[in-house]
Amino acid sequence: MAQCCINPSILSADFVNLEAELRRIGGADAVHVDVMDNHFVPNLTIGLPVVARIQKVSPVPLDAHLMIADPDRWAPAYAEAGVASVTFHAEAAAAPVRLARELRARGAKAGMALKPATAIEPYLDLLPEMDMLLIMTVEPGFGGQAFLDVTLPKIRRAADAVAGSGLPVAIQVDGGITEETIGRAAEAGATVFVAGSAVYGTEDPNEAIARLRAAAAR
Ligand SMILES: O=C(CO)[C@@H](O)[C@H](O)COP(=O)(O)O
Ligand SMILES: [Fe+2]
Repeated sequence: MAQCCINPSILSADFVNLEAELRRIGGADAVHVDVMDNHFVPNLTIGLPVVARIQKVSPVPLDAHLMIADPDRWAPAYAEAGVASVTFHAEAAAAPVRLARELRARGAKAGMALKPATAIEPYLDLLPEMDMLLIMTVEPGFGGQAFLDVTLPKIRRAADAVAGSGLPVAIQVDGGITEETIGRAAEAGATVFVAGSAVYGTEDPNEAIARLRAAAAR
């Protein structure tokens, strides 16, 4: 399987020292930034002004995961701020194709996320419009939850559809990714792995990234 990316989530980092926390993950492919609005999910994190500042100081590209209502209105501004990859939720978007096109037109990669109970099939025709599918492997809203094995068949179906299409669409998984679970997600076809507590919950985040990379390749 093609190996790609380990994207640590700063949801598990020290929010008072974000710049220093970013320097601790130089071995990452991108930094995953969880934006929560307390409407789409029952939690509140950071919004555009903070993400735009992180974008200016981060040594690695930003991978924004927008767990927000009305992404059609808010997501394009993240692309304008220079975020490399902007992911909105299919459940929240009124016009996912138009939104993906707006993100791409602003120079960002367009990602679409699905909660665990959202089927992939209604969205497969949209693959040419997307750069990434994010299959949530926990219910969105909080870090530190256990990986849901019931999402594995959906990862597999998404990966099969991408392979069949011949399109360069990444399959990201997010939630409960650890050294123990990452192999199952990789085997199912995931190519981009978000890990919050498994990276920032350790003494040496760069070493944790290297261990996750090795476990995904096993
Ligand atoms: O989007 C989310 C949670 O909604 C994630 O990005 C979490 O931040 C991942 O944290 P861990 O499950 O890896 O601790
Ligand atoms: Fe996330």
